[in-house]
Amino acid sequence: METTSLCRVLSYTKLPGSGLCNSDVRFLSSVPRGRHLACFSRHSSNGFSGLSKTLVISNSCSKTQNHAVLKGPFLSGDIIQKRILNSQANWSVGVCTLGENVESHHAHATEEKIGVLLLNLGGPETLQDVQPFLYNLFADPDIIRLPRLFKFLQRPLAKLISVLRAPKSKEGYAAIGGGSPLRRLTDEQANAIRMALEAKNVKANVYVGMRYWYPFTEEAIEQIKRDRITKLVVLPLYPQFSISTTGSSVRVLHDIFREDAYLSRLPVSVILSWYQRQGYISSMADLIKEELEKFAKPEEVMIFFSAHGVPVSYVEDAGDPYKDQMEECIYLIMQELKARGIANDHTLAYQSRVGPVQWLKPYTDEVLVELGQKGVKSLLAVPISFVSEHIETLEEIDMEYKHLALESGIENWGRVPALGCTSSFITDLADAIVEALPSAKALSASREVTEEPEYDPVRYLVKLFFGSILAFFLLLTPRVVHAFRNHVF
Ligand SMILES: C=CC1=C(C)c2cc3[nH]c(cc4nc(cc5[nH]c(cc1n2)c(C)c5CCC(=O)O)C(CCC(=O)O)=C4C)c(C)c3C=C
Ligand SMILES: [Fe+2]
Repeated sequence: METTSLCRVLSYTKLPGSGLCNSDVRFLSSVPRGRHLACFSRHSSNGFSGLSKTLVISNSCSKTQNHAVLKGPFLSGDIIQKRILNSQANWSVGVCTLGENVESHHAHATEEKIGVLLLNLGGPETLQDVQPFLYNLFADPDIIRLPRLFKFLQRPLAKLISVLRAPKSKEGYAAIGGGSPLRRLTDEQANAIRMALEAKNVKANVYVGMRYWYPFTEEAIEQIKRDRITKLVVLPLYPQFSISTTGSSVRVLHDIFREDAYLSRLPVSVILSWYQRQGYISSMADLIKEELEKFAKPEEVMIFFSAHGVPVSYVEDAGDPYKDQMEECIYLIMQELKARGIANDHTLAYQSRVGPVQWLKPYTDEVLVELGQKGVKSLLAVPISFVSEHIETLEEIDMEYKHLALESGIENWGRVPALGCTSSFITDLADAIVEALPSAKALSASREVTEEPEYDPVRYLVKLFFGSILAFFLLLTPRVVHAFRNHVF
C-alpha cells in the first residue's frame, strides 16, 4: 500500500500495442521542478488490480517491461503531456484527483458500484428557457469574471445581460428548431459510453450533469447518492480544458462534494482534458478525411478549425491552458492526417465572442473574409471545442459563417460533423474512464461538513439595489455603449 500527500494532479499513459492492454504508468507530480516524481506502475488483466511497483526518480521515469520512457522536466501541478517513446502511439490523459491527500489503495471488485458522470454545458430546450438559461450562464463567476470587490454585482449583471442577450439567442435557437439538442445528444452519448464500458466488462451507471440547464449537475449528484455509487469517474465532454467550461463544472463539483459527508468520502477521478488521446485524434482525422473526399479537389481544400473563443484575459491573466491545448490538439490532428498522406493547408480561428472585451484572435468571421479575399475557393470548417452538435455548429457555423464565406468569395463549403456517438470515439472515452478508475481518491476522509452560509434576504436586496445602480453606470461607459450599438451582447 502506497501513500503520499504530495499529489494533486496525476497523469497516466496507456500504452497501446504494448501487449499489456491495461498496463499503464502513472505519474504523480506535485513537486517542484528538479525534485522527485513518484511513478507507480500497475499491471492487471482487467484494469482493477493494485500497484505492483513503485519508482521514485528525478524528472524522468522509465518502465522497462514494455519499453516506455517518459522524460521531464515537469512543473508542480503539471498535467504531463510528454510522449511515450518507443511506442507506436502516444496516449496520455490528465487526471486530477479531487483530494489533496492521496492514498493509493487496492480497489476491490466486490460490491463496487461504478458511476461515470458526464459534464456538459446544457442548453435551453424551449425558447422560454433561453433567458433563464442565459442567466445561469452569466451568473457563473467563471464566465463573467468580476474582481472580488464587485462580486456582489454578479447576479444583477447576469440578469441584465441575459435579458439583453435573450432576443439574439432566441433567434439562433429558433433557427435550429426552437431549442438546444444538447440534452438529447448527451443522453445518447451517455448510453453509448455505458454500452462501450459493458463491452469491456465494466458495469457502470452513467449520469449526465449539465452546468446551466437540466439535468443540472446537482440533480445528477443526488441520483449518484441515491444509487450508492462507490467509485466515480468524472468526464467533462470538453476535449480541451478551459476555466470557463471544465474548470467551472469541476469547481461546482468540488463545492458540492466538500459539503457532503458521503460525497467527501467517495473515491473520485476527474479527467480534466483528453484532447491528446489517440482515439480522439484519429476519430477527428477520420471525420475530416471523410468530408475532404466529398470535395471535387480534396487537396485544394483549406481545413478551417473553428474553436469556441474565450476572453484573452482568461489566458493571459488567469492562466487558462485552453489556447495552448487547442493549438496542440490541432497540431496532433494535422500530424495524424499527414501520416495518412493528407497535407492540406489549415488554419485556426475563434468563434462565438460575446460582450465588449477582447477575445482570443483571430476571429472566425474576420478570417473567413480574409481567406475569401486571398482567393481560397474551397473550405472545410471543423468545429473543435465540442463533441456534440449545438447552436454554434448548427446556426453559427452552418448558417452565419457559411453565408459569410460564400459572400466573401469561397465557392465550395463543407463542415465536419461533431463526433457525437462515433464508435471509435466512444470506445476511446470508455478507455479513458477505465484508465481513470484506479486513481479515484476521496476528497476527504473526515466527516467534516461545511455549514451553509446564512441567507439574508435584506442583505441580498440591498446588494441588488446598489448593484443595479452600479451596473447602470457601468453600462454607460463608452465601450459598453459601443458594444450595445453593435449588438455585441
Ligand atoms: C460570455 C462568455 C462565454 C464564454 C467564456 C464561453 C465559453 C465557452 N462556451 C463553450 C461551449 C458552448 N457555449 C454555448 C452557448 C453559449 N455560450 C455563451 C457564452 C460564453 N461561452 C453564451 C451566451 C451561450 C448561449 C448561446 C448564445 O447566446 O450564443 C454552447 C451551446 C449550448 C447549446 O445550447 O446548444 C456551447 C456548447 C465552450 C467550449 C467555451 C470555452 C472554451
Ligand atoms: Fe459558450
